[in-house]
Amino acid sequence: MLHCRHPLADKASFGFIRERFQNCEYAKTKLLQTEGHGWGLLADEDIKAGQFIIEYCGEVISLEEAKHRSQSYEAQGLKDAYIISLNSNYFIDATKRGSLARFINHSCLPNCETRKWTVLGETRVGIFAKVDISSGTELSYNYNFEWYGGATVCCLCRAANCCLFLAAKSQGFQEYNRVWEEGDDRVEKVPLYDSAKDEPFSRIPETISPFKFDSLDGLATDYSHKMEVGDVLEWKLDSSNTVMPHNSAQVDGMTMNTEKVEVLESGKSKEQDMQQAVYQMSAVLSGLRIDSASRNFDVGSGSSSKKKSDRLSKQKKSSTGGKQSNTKNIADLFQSKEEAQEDVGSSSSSKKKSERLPKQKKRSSGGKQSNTKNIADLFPSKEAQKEVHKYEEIKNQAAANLRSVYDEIRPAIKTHGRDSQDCVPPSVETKWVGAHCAKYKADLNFSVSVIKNFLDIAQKGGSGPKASGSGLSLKE
Ligand SMILES: C[S@@+](CC[C@H](N)C(=O)[O-])C[C@H]1O[C@@H](n2cnc3c(N)ncnc32)[C@H](O)[C@@H]1O
Repeated sequence: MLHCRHPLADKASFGFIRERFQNCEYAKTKLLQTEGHGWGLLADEDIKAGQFIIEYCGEVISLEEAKHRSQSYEAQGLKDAYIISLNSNYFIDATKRGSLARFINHSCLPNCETRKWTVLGETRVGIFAKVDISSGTELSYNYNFEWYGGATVCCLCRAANCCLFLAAKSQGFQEYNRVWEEGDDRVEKVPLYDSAKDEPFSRIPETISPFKFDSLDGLATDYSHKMEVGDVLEWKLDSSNTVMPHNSAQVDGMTMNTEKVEVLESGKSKEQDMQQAVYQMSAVLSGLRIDSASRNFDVGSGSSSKKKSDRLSKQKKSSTGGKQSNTKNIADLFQSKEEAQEDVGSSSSSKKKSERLPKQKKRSSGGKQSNTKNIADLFPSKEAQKEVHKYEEIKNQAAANLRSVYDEIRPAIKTHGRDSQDCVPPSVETKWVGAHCAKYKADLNFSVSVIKNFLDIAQKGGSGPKASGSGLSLKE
């Protein structure tokens, strides 16, 4: 197996990173208001793979306190979870106070990762770039931690390998969760992280934009602090460079400076949208990591533990509202200039906003988003379009079906814990496994269809998607 030496394993960089932790020297980032999952954090400069971006700051609390707080936050109706593990005994709670890292959203195909560092005897959590990240790209990491608090949330990351729900603890966490120390000899002994294994297309620039999920509206978390895109948000910065969210309690006696941060539109330039499309397409072509989804949703993976049951029984049910899921529609990524102009014309909002938010306006003004454009439209031939479209529909339907089966077993999960097999009637379990298989099959068929049609184009050397330096690019 190919093992890539992780950039952080280079001892020479230890001192440098330690200093950055100590001096709060972070990469330039900006807040953005996503559609569907609250705030997110964008790179505001180009960031190199392996670069330390920002520390995950917050209150360090014990395991017991973490449990207590998460229950209390949930009782208060806080849907977003900000508690991450520092080690098995301690946690960082960034709910009320924390650095901007608290706004980094989860992705199943992340461009960042968390790494633990021991800086002057203290364990600290840093967010590091996994790949080169261009300015304007949303930062994300795979949460992968034991989830404390927060409702079960449908994942909106739209990665091809998406696990569909947050709060799914994956094996990866153990691997990422190493403590690094300055000059630490153990570094040499730690098995090196094989990034190629996880991300076969990691060299393709990753741009993850937030998307609107019309069909998932009922599933998404509620955000009490929702603002209009384009609004200006006021953040209070204290002297230690931490932020206080406007919906959190203010700490007494703290000197606050106020800084204005412009809320950005989710999609970037058309070029970046294209880049996103290429990335998504590449992820599709790379093959779906269906094994991870399987791991997270298998009902029969062991007996229920009381601990888990207790925790899970407190999770709030998120309503599906019977809406059809359309989780992987890449249609939004492709929009001609004409359409963009049309959007601006049809928008009732200010011209300035419209210019900045052509896609946004289309969605909000037009109610339900039309589903006429999708990945199929990338193909020049009508036949290919028809075929890919057909498989995408089947795939979406299978995902919707899986969600609705999940709703059926949710009461059992709430009562007995997510890993309990015994409590689910065999008929439901069979249905669950069946829905999984159907989804895998549909995912696979869709990927095969995309690959097949790409290969057709490549063989014919015709118009349509064509190879370029960074992967695939699309013809105007
Ligand atoms: C650490 S916060 C991230 C910042 C958060 N979006 C905010 O507005 O403050 C984690 C919460 O964000 C939401 N979230 C993060 N990533 C998500 C994703 N991929 N899909 C859906 N919700 C997500 C979930 O509600 C989660 O509990």
